Amino acid sequence: EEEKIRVFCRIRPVNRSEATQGGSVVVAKLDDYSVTVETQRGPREFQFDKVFSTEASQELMQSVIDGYNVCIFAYGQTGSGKTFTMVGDKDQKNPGIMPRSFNGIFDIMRENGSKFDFKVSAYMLELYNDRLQDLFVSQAGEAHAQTQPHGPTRRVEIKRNRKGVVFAQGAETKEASSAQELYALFQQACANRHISATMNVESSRSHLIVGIMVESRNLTIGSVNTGKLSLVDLAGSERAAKTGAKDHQLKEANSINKSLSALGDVISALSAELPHVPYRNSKLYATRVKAITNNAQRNVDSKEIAQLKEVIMKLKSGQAVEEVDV
Ligand SMILES: Nc1ncnc2c1ncn2[C@@H]1O[C@H](COP(=O)(O)OP(=O)(O)OP(=O)(O)O)[C@@H](O)[C@H]1O
Repeated sequence: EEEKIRVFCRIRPVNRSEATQGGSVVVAKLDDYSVTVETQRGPREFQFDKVFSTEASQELMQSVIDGYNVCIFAYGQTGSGKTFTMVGDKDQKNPGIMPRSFNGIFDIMRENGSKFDFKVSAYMLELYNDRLQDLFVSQAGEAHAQTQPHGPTRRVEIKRNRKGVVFAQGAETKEASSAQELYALFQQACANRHISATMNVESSRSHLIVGIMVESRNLTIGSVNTGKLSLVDLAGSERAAKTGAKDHQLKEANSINKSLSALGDVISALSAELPHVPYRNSKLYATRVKAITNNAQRNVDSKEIAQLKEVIMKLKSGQAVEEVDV
């Protein structure tokens, strides 16, 4: 049986500035499934579903794409190679998973063109400071719309339809009839992203979310199926203190870290197959903990209440909280 969640690790080569600063390599691939990292307390080993070494080419990453109803995202510290892996380099000499999957989708469609009628559409969003932004709408265009008294209110919200399929309400969906057209839409979306210079010059400070819907109609029996491929380039997970971030940059870093820790909670719940998956993250946690304290005050001792209060304070300030046994 296929695993629901698979985690791959890609090690990027040392870059020029790291080499000139005399940095040493602290991560090594042990075998196809494990890496070791030198830490101050000695080496630590980590296991993955597959490990790609520094020599792994962009083509190798193609093997990650193996279906339609999937979500692929890159997670890692700023500068670790998320955008390179997902998008590719600037001049697209080494295209990443996103442009490669655009080609892949249309290749599969061509192969099955005699049996199915296909329709491809996409939405492209960024999550910046806890706000979803439609990347098909330029920021200038949006600012203009907001000054109009009866202008469209472009609030993008994540909803789930009756069939349980997640969709972005309020986001524009555009159709594409070729991989080139889809890539042109993607370039347009990338041009509308927020970027701020921190440790990595071209660092992305927002999460990029590309949703590609493929509708296929069986030409013989007429049945219609929809598949969705979600491709996500997450913002860097570095700690705010390390990057020298100030003011709005600090706000960015805080909301990035908060959303990444909420994502971690979702992944843990999914992989442990827990009955409750905290998709609605921190807000839900906070309400639940409050409900417990109200109840608890009558039954438990003051030490436990103090422990719960500490948890609530941490949640309110957006810090990650480990499960407490109270
Ligand atoms: N496997 C690789 N081979 C060669 N160069 C790489 C590789 N991975 C990353 N790089 C280079 O390292 C630099 C940083 O990579 P990238 O911008 O992808 O990081 P990132 O994780 O997306 O950072 P941020 O979170 O700040 O956006 C880039 O110049 C990129 O071209």
